[in-house]
Amino acid sequence: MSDTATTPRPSRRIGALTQLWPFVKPHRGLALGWLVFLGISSSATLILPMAVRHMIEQGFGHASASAINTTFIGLFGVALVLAFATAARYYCITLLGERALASLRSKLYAHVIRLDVGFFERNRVGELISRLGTDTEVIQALIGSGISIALRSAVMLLGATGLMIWTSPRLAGLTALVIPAVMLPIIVFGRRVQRLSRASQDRLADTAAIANETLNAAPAVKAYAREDIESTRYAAAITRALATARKRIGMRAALTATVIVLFFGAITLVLWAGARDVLAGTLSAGVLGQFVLYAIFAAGSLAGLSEVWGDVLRAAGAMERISELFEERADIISPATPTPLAKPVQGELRFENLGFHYPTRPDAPALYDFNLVIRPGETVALVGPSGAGKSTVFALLLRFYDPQTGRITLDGVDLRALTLPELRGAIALVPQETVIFGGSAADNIRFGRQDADDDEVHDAARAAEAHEFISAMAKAYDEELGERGVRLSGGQRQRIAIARAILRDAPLLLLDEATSALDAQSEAAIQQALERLEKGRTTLVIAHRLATVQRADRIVVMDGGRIVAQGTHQSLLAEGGLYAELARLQFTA
Ligand SMILES: Nc1ncnc2c1ncn2[C@@H]1O[C@H](COP(=O)(O)OP(=O)(O)OP(=O)(O)O)[C@@H](O)[C@H]1O
Repeated sequence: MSDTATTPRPSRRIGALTQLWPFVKPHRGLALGWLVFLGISSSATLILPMAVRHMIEQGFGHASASAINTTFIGLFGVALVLAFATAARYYCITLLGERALASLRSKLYAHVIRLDVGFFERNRVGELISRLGTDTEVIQALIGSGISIALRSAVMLLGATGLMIWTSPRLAGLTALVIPAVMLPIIVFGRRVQRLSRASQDRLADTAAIANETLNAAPAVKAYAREDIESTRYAAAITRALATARKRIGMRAALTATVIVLFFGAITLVLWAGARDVLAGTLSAGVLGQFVLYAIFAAGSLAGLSEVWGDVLRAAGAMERISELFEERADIISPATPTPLAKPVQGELRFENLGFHYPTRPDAPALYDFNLVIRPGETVALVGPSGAGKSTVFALLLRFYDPQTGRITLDGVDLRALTLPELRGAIALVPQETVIFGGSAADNIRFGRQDADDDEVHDAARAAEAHEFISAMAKAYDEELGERGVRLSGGQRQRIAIARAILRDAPLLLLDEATSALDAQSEAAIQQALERLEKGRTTLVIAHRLATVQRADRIVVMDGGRIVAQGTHQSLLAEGGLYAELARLQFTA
């Protein structure tokens, strides 16, 4: 895994951020509230130095007690307004960020999960998860605080600069002369720190990738006794990350010292010039105090702006990657004007002159010249050596891919003329690898048909020989099976898959090595269940074990993407071709 999977790159194209607008737009009210409270809190902050000037002037002068009271009550009033407006501003913008991101994440997920199977083969899942997580977090940070800091700093910078000029044009002029001398080194230094912190994030991402890879494969690491080697590899990556971090920390410390020296140097210079004016009687102490406070505000805002600039660039990079995902289009979609299937579905399948290669392997045809007619209710077994194209037939039936030539029809309708939910709703699949989702045993069986009630779930489990082991678990059907179902044996997972298919009760049944993980005894029991299930449905069975295909009405022998023979077990044996060879190897093995 490369670091691009975890670290959003900064982008030069700030324009990418405009694509956030559709997600922010529904929450215009919050944005407006934020702007109003930003205006109020900035004004209240900018009034404070004036209050300080009053205090200095009246405190040092001969003001009456009541005037002092009014000033302090006023000051506290301003503080109250500032407190309320700041809290309200924070509330509006943070909530806006959360809401916008919640809809961005949901929309992105809904978009990605609808993309073709081919898309998931081209893209690493780790990277997709990162886009859903890290990239959206970066954008959330920008909306929830970055934009807020940037705009607040910009408003404060403008306000403080204007008020500095208004307070004392002479000192403002002097400050303008000093600013470049202060800012230039800070910007140059800052850039270096930023580069180093990016490098250090990348190194950290490397360590995360190593940990992810090896912890996910913990049993393999143990089986090959590679704990020490893997620990060393991880420690080496950590050391590299640490070295980069040390450089960054050193640079950052130096930057801090530089900022303080330059900043206080500049303030001292301006104060010194101001103090001379106070001595000369051309400036009052109060005005000087007011001016210095504005100068501090202005400097703070400038620092704030430069700090969030990096965040803005990073968020633009993240948004660019997210937009790329949104631009991905699924090629396999329901047609605009679909043809409905006549009900009830008969289940007649026709493969006509089918030619297909996987998009990633254009020169290697996975199926060619493939012609097959399957009658309604017929059970057909596909056999052949590994790589013959058996699973590919299933993938095309499920429309994970479309063939480049020829067509497949169900009850006379081209699969491409059906809506995807109608086509896939007519199919129950028991795949080679059963996926168990986080959820209870009942939820996992209900994956076959969402609206099934408890009795139907239990019946399906009984028919799939899964009831016994589920009942033996502490919470039976409510037992959490956990991610990837690591607590279930291969055979148990397969029985859950069969229960799903039973529950689905679809007219087409696709069994891909459905009983490969079962022991002989369970297999015998499940074969009966499957036989019952196959009655009245068109069934395609992929099986390597010839014992499981003997009950098929017809056996289709495939090799190198083509059909090389078909018939019954007996007739194929008599022919003496590939099937007879496969049978000989199996029965003597
Ligand atoms: N997703 C894919 N992308 C590219 N090529 C693929 C893909 N899936 C399968 N293939 C290739 O297509 C050919 C047919 O594979 P398929 O999985 O259909 O064979 P199979 O007969 O089901 O084999 P097995 O019995 O081992 O499952 C093989 O050469 C395989 O390498």
